[in-house]
Amino acid sequence: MNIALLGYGKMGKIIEKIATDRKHEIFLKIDFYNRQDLTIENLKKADVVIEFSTPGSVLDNIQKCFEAGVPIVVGTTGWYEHLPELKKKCLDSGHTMLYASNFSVGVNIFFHVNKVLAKLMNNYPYYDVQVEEIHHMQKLDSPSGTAITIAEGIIENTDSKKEWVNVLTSEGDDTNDENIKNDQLLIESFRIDSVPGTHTVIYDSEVDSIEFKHTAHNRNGFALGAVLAAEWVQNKKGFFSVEEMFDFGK
Ligand SMILES: NC(=O)c1ccc[n+]([C@@H]2O[C@H](COP(=O)([O-])OP(=O)(O)OC[C@H]3O[C@@H](n4cnc5c(N)ncnc54)[C@H](O)[C@@H]3O)[C@@H](O)[C@H]2O)c1
Ligand SMILES: O=C(O)C1=N[C@H](C(=O)O)CCC1
Repeated sequence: MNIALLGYGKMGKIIEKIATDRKHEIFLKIDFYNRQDLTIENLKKADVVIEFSTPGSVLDNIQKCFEAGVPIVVGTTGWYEHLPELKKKCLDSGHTMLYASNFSVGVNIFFHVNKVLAKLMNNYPYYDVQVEEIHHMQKLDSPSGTAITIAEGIIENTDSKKEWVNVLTSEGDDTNDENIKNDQLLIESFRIDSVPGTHTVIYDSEVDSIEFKHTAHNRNGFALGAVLAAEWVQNKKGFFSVEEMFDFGK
């Protein structure tokens, strides 16, 4: 496939290596400094676009891909409040988009088991639940997209939690969770040097705690998943989440 990469930072560079190893060609690499090269004419040469840029640029980039009529795989996080309008635009005008807060196989297994666990724990209301996420210091958004997906999976399957709230805690701070209401699910975010991504769901009662944790050792799993998604979506029409690609429900 001819792939255009929008965003050529930590993720873009690993995606380039994995896509090239899988015999794809990266013919266009866009970052902040050459963003004027992101033209409709250039985009039309792509079989598929892979987008890992920034929360501030992702919406414009998606719009350009729609205008060029090229399928797009979106890994960028921090824009999900626009999901409903984007989905409508994509479906109404016959475009193709697949997005994921996290493309790694391990995290997608985690997402699935998280929902099953939440359903089970709903029978034991004396456990309170919270989500913790740790990422590197350069991360622009909080909470992580992955933590939002985890929280939504819990809220969908639990009677006691109605919405999530985020607290970003710096090293050494005590979390001030006094203002969190019982029906709110706390997502606590930590930023620590070089951490690629760690997510923990904690069920806590007076007598014990249950912790369910995913630790990424590096970014290779995210990048491979994004390339697999590009291969999967390139000849499809519609608006997809990565869940449809993995389909653990089958
Ligand atoms: N879905 C997943 O599996 C997954 C995994 C890792 C990271 N991410 C997300 O991917 C995004 C990128 O992560 P990263 O670690 O590579 O960040 P990064 O900061 O290393 O790279 C961001 C890149 O975007 C470029 N950029 C800035 N403005 C741009 C524009 N207008 N058009 C195109 N590129 C532009 C920057 O120059 C830089 O090269 C983040 O939102 C992150 O949360 C998602
Ligand atoms: O490094 C990042 O930034 C990551 N972003 C995604 C998120 O917000 O969940 C996936 C994990 C790494």
